[in-house]
Amino acid sequence: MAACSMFRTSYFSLQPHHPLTPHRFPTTHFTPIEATISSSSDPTATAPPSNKLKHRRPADENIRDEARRHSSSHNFSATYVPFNADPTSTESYSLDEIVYRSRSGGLLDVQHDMEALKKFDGQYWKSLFDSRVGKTTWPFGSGVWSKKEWVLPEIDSDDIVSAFEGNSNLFWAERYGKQFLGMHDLWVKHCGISHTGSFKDLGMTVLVSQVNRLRKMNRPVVGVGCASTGDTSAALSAYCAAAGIPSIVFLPANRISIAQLVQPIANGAFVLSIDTDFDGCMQLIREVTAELPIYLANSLNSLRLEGQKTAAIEILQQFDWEVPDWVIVPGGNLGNIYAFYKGFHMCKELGLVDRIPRLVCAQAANANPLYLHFKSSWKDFKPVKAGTTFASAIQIGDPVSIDRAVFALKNSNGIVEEATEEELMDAMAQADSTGMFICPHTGVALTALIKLRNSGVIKPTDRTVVVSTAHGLKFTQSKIDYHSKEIKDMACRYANPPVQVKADFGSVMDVLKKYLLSKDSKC
Ligand SMILES: Cc1ncc(COP(=O)(O)O)c(C=O)c1O
Ligand SMILES: N[C@@H](CCOP(=O)(O)O)C(=O)O
Repeated sequence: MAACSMFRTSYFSLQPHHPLTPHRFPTTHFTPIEATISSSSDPTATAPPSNKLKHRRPADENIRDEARRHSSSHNFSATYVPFNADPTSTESYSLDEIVYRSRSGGLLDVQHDMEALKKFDGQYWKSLFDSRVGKTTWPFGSGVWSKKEWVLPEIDSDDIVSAFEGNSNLFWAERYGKQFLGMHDLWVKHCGISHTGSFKDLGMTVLVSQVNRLRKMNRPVVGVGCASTGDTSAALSAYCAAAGIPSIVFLPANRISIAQLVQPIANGAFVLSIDTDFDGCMQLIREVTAELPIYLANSLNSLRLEGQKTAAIEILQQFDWEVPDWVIVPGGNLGNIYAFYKGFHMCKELGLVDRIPRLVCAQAANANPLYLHFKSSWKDFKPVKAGTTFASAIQIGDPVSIDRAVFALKNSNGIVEEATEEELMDAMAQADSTGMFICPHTGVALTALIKLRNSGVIKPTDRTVVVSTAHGLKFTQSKIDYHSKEIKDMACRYANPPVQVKADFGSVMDVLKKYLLSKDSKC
């Protein structure tokens, strides 16, 4: 019972009419949990503090029922508006409408009622978000839904489809930073250590939750579909399967890893392997979703970015709301770089921090339309035909979010870098040799860091975060090829192939001695 007051914290402390309105919060260390307990009219509030935090819901209740029992109203809301709209524009759509493009055919953005959010000061939001970390409270235990008021404020917690995603590890790359870059404040945000092994879970929980709501409202959504280079499809199929919603995925044949291909198959999606590249699949899914009652799940749909932006908020939170100098994100369809910008920008606008980091978007040289655009000083953008790359999830030549990415980079004093195949594979191998197990896309981001350190743009003392977007286990074939030196025209300088040895003591001793001597000479 006592813990109910803790559970209620997040709701009660958000009520503008509550006696503890944020304007009256002390600016020093406030936590909503403490405030709610001490101000609660709940008689159990007089119990000793140790008991207050103990929580056991009735045996016949699950965490969703419990959330339902504690739900209450608030004044937060959000709508779709044309992306980067003229301030005089009045065009807007309810999030319950099925709309992906503005009237003029441009991108959309989810716009929050910032005035309502601003009624609460930065300290309030920090304390609220901090109070929710690491819990199993539905839905706030999720790193995405712990920021629900800034993500999808109006959705009923009952409609949310979540795998308690987010809250991913921010890894201090101590040895890699020191050994390869002379840096002591280098961090890797492991967004790929996640339910389906990539950052896509962050956006997909939001999109599938909204679809769940639409279907309960009897809106015409028979299934959800996407084009994918392997990670969006994995996330879509998992979240849809969890909610019992049909999913349809368009995959470019022979261009994604086996691990990624098997994910939607296992999750029961309808999988189309199409003889084209990702851009071809994207074109097809756009045409199909315009004709059939299939909801579009790619990041063209701005709902996805609302979830993805929470990774930026989480980084600030993990640094105790101190702002890093640089954040480096690998870019393909280019929704994520904007999502990061949006997360950081919201934190600044709502007073949680006083600046935002400089953003770097990193592309594979074989699929580099944004890099070329940046190098031309943002003159006319030209899509490219994306070539094969080990960073297969960013093999994209005609990114749908190009305008969002340019906006994010211009407004964060950002930079675009590129990585050749050899550079990205060497960077991945070096990072792995220091205890990571990253994907090739993270190799692209690390290459950007290496280049910017070598040119002196990033200083040795700059606090830098590299966003790791997928789990290395999805891309083991690329690592096998590298370590067996089987890649044409690549030296594979950091290959570490296994040693074949006869099954006898003498042979094993011989190779071991040789190995230990080589290590000893390096001491
Ligand atoms: C592993 C991985 N990294 C990076 C990206 C790039 O993200 P975005 O398409 O949002 O630029 C993607 C997907 O495109 C991805 O799957
Ligand atoms: N890498 C992505 C490509 C599609 O990006 P999206 O963010 O627009 O869905 C994938 O894994 O499919």
